[in-house]
Amino acid sequence: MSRAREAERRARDVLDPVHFDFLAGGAGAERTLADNEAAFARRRLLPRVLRGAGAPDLSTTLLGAELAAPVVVAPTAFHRLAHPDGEVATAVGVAAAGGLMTLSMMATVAVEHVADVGVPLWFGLYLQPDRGFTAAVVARAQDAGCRALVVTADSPVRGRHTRDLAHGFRALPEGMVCENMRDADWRVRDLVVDADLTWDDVAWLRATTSLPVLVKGVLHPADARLAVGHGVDGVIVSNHGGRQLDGAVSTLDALPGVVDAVAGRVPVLLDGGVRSGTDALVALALGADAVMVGRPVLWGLALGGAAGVRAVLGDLADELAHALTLVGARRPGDLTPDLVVTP
Ligand SMILES: Cc1cc2nc3c(=O)[nH]c(=O)nc-3n(C[C@H](O)[C@H](O)[C@H](O)COP(=O)(O)O)c2cc1C
Ligand SMILES: CCCCCCCCCCC(=O)C(=O)O
Repeated sequence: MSRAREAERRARDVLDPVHFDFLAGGAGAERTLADNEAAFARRRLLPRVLRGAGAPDLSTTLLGAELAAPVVVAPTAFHRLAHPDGEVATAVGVAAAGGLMTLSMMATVAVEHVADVGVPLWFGLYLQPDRGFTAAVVARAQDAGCRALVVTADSPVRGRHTRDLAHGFRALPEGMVCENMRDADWRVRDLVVDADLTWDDVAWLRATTSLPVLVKGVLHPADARLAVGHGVDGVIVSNHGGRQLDGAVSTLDALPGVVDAVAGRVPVLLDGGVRSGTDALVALALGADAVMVGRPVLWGLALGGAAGVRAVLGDLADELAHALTLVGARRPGDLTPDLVVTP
């Protein structure tokens, strides 16, 4: 069992069961949640031998950020449900691992405090119908030092989270708020998920900010082409970790179509179900420039705060380095699709 999977098993024992279910759960019958992982399990590697790969080198540059490995932390809400220090502890762990963290707009710690840690940061943005408010959030994230915006595109409505509905989980515990949702008067606003969003809103954002913009939640190749056509700087193949449309295709199955459509014009990232270095290797071989991880980071955080996050990310990188050598490659960029088969 990979360390990330083991961490999930152990995190269940230390977390409040309602909070564990919020973090772990998915939408509907959780078919997409399960299939994200199952898609990796369906693949096998066809390694090359005697290639003199030498010592592995995972170092990666992504939109100007230098990373120890092509593994980025996905935006996830409410880290203080997992650990009292919340997103600050996550940031300390990610920094120690030489990684990059995407901070959710729904974080329970303010972006300025997280940025103080000094970790390379991207900001996970939910476009709000109030463009003035959105622009203010973007300016705040940029002023704090965030280096890119990750726009969530797959949430025109909230996912129906079966476990949360069963528990009646509707509100954060007393004293916990979304610190980045404060308006000019420092009042906390509610998140509005907006079914009227279109590519025009992405064009508006593109024109509003000088930061790189990545669109997260792309599965269809036509949307990948539209994203590039709207001047985005990266496309993230994601189904929100199976938390939005249950029955949506697994991200690994969607990846090749998006990679073809993007045709190398901007980086393509994938998240959903990455639980081991071998999973990461499969996604990289099929054309992803980097993978993102969501829940494994939360399990590390729950188990050991910053040290737990560092351990989860470190284990993923170690496993990836090991698998890289075993398939005959030295760098992630040496990986090719022929190394992956579906028997
Ligand atoms: C608890 C939780 C909160 C999340 N919050 C956000 C969020 O605020 N914004 C967003 O774009 N995606 C959010 N996601 C989705 C993740 O960014 C990511 O797509 C997903 O977790 C990847 O799948 P994985 O958990 O299997 O790695 C969240 C996921 C989880 C599990
Ligand atoms: C605290 C009760 C639940 C409130 C849900 C707010 C939506 C948060 C959005 C975060 C997210 O994307 C997710 O998948 O979760």
